[in-house]
Amino acid sequence: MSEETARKPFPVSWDQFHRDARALAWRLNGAGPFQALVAVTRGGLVPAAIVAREIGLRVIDTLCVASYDHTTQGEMQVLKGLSDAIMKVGGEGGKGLLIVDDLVDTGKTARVVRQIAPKAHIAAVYAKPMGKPLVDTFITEVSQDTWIFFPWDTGLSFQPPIRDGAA
Ligand SMILES: O=P(O)(O)OC[C@H]1O[C@H](OP(=O)(O)OP(=O)(O)O)[C@H](O)[C@@H]1O
Ligand code: HPA
Ligand SMILES: [Mg+2]
Repeated sequence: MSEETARKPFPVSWDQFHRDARALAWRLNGAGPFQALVAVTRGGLVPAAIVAREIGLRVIDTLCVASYDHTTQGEMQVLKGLSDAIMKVGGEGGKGLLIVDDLVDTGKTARVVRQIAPKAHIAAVYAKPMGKPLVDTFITEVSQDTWIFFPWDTGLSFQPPIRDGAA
């Protein structure tokens, strides 16, 4: 589902995102032990910082993948895998690694992450039904035809009054 075809826009403010990422951290606090955290770039960088702060992780790596060109899903590319150092900190298959993303949608990204680190714990703040089974922990589920607008992708703008035809 792309932004153009998604029927339900779901804008998330910084404040809301912080609260949801903190709720994720609460849930993950009892799910470890974790030796290191991995952020799935780029969307996972923001929740990763919040979760790392809350659960006291200081060893942090990135897994750099790209699939969406703005809103259209294309070929999945792994631009940077996990470093040797982080694989040594975690156990075999990424055991002990906590991998964080902002959301799981079709599950394509999480599937690639799972191939790279099959024993890692994968967490996302938001989940859509197709991707939900591919993550170990998430906080808020939204329908598949929802498009989540993250605060780093949006800004304040004028809204026409309802009377003048606002949606
Ligand atoms: O479950 P999926 O259908 O794979 O979609 C979820 C992924 O899509 C977005 O990343 P994107 O590839 O757009 O890159 P970005 O994080 O750099 O924005 C989002 O941050 C997830 O990583
Ligand atoms: O709902 C979404 N919002 C933002 N980025 C995304 N990438 C996949 N799905 C989404
Ligand atoms: Mg992403």
